Amino acid sequence: MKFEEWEPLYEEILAYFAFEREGDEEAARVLAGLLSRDDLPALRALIEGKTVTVCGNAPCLPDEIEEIEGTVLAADAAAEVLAARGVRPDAVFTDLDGATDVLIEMNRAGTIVVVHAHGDNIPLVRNWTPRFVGPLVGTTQAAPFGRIHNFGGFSDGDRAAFTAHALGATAVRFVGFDLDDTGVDPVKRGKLAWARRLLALLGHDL
Ligand SMILES: Nc1ncnc2c1ncn2[C@@H]1O[C@H](COP(=O)(O)OP(=O)(O)OP(=O)(O)O)[C@@H](O)[C@H]1O
Ligand SMILES: Nc1nc2c(c(=O)[nH]1)N=C(CO)CN2
Ligand SMILES: [Mg+2]
Repeated sequence: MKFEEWEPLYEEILAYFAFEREGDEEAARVLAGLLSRDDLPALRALIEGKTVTVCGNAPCLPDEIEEIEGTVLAADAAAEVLAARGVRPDAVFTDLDGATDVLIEMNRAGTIVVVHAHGDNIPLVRNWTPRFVGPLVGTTQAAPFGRIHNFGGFSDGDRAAFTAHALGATAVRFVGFDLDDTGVDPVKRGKLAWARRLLALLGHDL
């Protein structure tokens, strides 16, 4: 999704969660200052013309691993659930709130880490980004610039799906998504409701 199309949705999301755009913009500048490369071509090569499976971190994920096909995109902590079961994702979309040393090791082994900077994760961006030695891509939910991309989407799972569409996946599948999960806090419920609305715009009825 182009930023012009994303921006009105983004403004609505900011108002819904009472997040501030200035914080997101500052976070994007911090991330830009820490990135010495842009591995978007490698991410595109994994996705363009391929079937892609986006793995969310709902409790059902371990039971759905057999359904994974094609390129594996993990949403944040879903990466660890997969790794514990012998699946190293091709890319992990993360705002780093679920980051552990397992992510550093995956990245060293070749997993592309798509680091998302926003107004509430600046310390995490500062701490973790310099530790990744493997392929990295930087994203923002505000306006893109330089090495900082915005393909649309808000939370880690829906951003992965928007990226898959933007980079030319032929099919996008989902495992580990339960957007009606009642075992989450109210903010997370809001994020899952937004995920449903945003994914519907891509034609996915979750
Ligand atoms: N029931 C669910 N619980 C958690 N995540 C889910 C669920 N269903 C789908 N997902 C997807 O899995 C992704 C990764 O989950 P995780 O709990 O690591 O979330 P997150 O996006 O890092 O959340 P946040 O950063 O808001 O705390 C979510 O972004 C969401 O798109
Ligand atoms: N400002 C802000 N932006 C976000 C946040 C958040 O908590 N704060 N959480 C997200 C979910 O991955 C995505 N974007
Ligand atoms: Mg996260």
